[in-house]
Amino acid sequence: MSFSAHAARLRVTLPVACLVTYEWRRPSRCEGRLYRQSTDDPQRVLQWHAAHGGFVHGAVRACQLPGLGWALCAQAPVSSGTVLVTTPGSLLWTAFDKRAPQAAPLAPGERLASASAQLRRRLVAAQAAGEPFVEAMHPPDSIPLQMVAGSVLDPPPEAAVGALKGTTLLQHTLSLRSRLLEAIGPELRAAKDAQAFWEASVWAQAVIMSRAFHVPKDSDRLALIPIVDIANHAPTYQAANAEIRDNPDGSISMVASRDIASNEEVCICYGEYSNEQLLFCYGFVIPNNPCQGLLCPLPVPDTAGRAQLLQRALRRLRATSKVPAEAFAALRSGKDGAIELLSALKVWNMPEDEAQAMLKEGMEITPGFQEFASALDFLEAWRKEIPAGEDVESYKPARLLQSEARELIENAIAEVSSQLPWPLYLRFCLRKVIFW
Ligand SMILES: C[S@@+](CC[C@H](N)C(=O)[O-])C[C@H]1O[C@@H](n2cnc3c(N)ncnc32)[C@H](O)[C@@H]1O
Repeated sequence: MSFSAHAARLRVTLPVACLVTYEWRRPSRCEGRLYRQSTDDPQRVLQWHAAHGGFVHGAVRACQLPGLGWALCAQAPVSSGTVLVTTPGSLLWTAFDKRAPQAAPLAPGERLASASAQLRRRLVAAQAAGEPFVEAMHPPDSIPLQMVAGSVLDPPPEAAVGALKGTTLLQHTLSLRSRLLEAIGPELRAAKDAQAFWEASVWAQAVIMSRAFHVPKDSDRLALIPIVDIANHAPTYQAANAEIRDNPDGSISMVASRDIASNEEVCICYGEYSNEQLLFCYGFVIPNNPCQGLLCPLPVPDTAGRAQLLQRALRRLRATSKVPAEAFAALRSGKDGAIELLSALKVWNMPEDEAQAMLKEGMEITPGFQEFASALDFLEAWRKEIPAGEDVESYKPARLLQSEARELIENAIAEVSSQLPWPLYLRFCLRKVIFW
């Protein structure tokens, strides 16, 4: 298949949805050491890439940046449109979803589940073969799946579970862990060393989440792209200075999307993701991330009509942003930050036949007092789940997410309360005092 022959401007996305955009600034200078002294030095993979027809522009170097791991940096000015890296088709690891054996998604929002399962199997098999590209794939330990992986025989480690408390990642990560266990069940039972196989599978899953690209965006092709995958993430497409293009000959290039100064880091945008999404897939968060928002820990409606109605409502609410509506309801910052939660609660409180009727007649969802009251209860319960900042000792990214959640919840409570008639609000406050 088939990249677009006209080498159109591409956007890459990883298998999660994206949210709103604001202003963002990033330190742009590469101040890190060049080449760290360790076994995963990308020199080997760079040499292997060059020996197999790969191209890296003379101004581009791999360097280590504090807190970012390996990065691509410009050592001299580069003008917009310059091809920075080209990786031949023969060096790409690709899987097409429609051609791979059917597999169920392991995580909410995972769009190319079958392609992902195929790449995972291939990675597990290749791990022992010592291929330079495979050896250079080091997902960070901070990816929540890796934190909760633990022993294949035991429940997830308590410390990891505690660290994620109060964020929706806890629920998603535990579900990802158990779905992965289920998906690899037959191979795991046949393996000589089940723990080693489990660890290899977790590593492979983390590699796919943190390094694989949908190219082109919205296609069914998932790709691991040597050298291009060293580029770090800029939170928005606008903030990035490079982008990925596929070429008619099957190779993939990374091209400067604006002029890049000497010593500037070369960044692409993996997708306009919130911190929750970034942490889940990549193991990092961006302080003051311009793409803000948190998924509400509400289960998806379990009947066809209500699920469809909720998706339609979210699509309408997000019609002005570029955000896909396949995610669950989210809490955002700013006015109307709780509107998706209110709509989701309305759908939740609705009998299936009413949902079906609303779908048929194309009616819009209008949250009422019932939803305002449920939203306050829901937000209160959520806030109580979040440990106070100091309680969480070691896992900084989750702490940042927890404080983001706390702030969004406070704002949402204030927003919802201000719309509730005062007798109802009073009732809510009294109940809170009584049950405290
Ligand atoms: C596709 S890899 C990029 C190369 C990676 N830095 C390395 O050392 O191999 C994605 C990983 O890079 C790191 N990363 C990318 N962008 C980042 C950012 N803006 N802030 C912090 N870490 C980032 C995260 O560990 C992420 O999982």
